[in-house]
Amino acid sequence: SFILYTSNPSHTNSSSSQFAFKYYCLFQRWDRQKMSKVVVVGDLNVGKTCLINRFCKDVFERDYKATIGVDFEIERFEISGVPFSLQIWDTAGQEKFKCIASAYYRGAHVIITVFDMADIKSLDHTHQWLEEALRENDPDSCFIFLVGTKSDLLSREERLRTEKDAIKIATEMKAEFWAVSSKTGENVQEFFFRVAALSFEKCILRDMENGLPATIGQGDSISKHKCKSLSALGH
Ligand SMILES: Nc1nc2c(ncn2[C@@H]2O[C@H](COP(=O)(O)OP(=O)(O)OP(=O)(O)O)[C@@H](O)[C@H]2O)c(=O)[nH]1
Repeated sequence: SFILYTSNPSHTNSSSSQFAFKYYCLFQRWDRQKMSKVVVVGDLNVGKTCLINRFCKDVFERDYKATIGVDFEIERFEISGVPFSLQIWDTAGQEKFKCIASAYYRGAHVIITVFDMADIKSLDHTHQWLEEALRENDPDSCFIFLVGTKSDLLSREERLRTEKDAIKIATEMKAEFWAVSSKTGENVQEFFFRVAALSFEKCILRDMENGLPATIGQGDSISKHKCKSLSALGH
């Protein structure tokens, strides 16, 4: 953290004060940036890393490489003309890394609970993952998503059956359910745009409650940094 020694740093002259002032400005700018923290949890091998990599880097890795502890990506958006970022935390599903990963749950605005649609046991475990993530957060202030990955591996009948089970669990969790495939890319961008749109809206409301100016540009467009635009904020 950064400590300021003067309430109005622009009124001082020494080099250390100039240094402090520079950081004060940087800190102010950083502080004003709208950003939400997203935590992704779920069993090992369900496809958390692939989901994040498909969205952030548009790649798909066929070989499994376990996440050790945690990893994170920052994805930048422009929503109604306002810069907005998601800080996406990818946590390890392996039991031996759980205590490292859980140290990063705190302060989440969004919890994404992931299961493998081709492995129904991983759906049963989602309640436990969510409970652990919520223990570190205020349940009333988090958006919760249940995401089924690997939809490309299921037949039409299997998919319908699994989606029915997942919707039941999502209702119990007060979560929104999405079925995605990081392999084909199905629903991945749509899902993260939805996460970004809801988080952004919450951010604006938070700013207004704190008396901060909350002007936004015109329209309801949302776009990923250097990406083509998708219309409709709450699609
Ligand atoms: N067919 C298919 N395979 C997938 C998909 N997503 C992930 N996989 C595969 O599933 C395996 C596990 O993916 P990861 O993303 O590494 O899993 P993880 O949940 O991050 O695993 P941990 O880091 O151990 O928690 C890899 O071999 C991926 O290629 C998908 O949408 N379709």
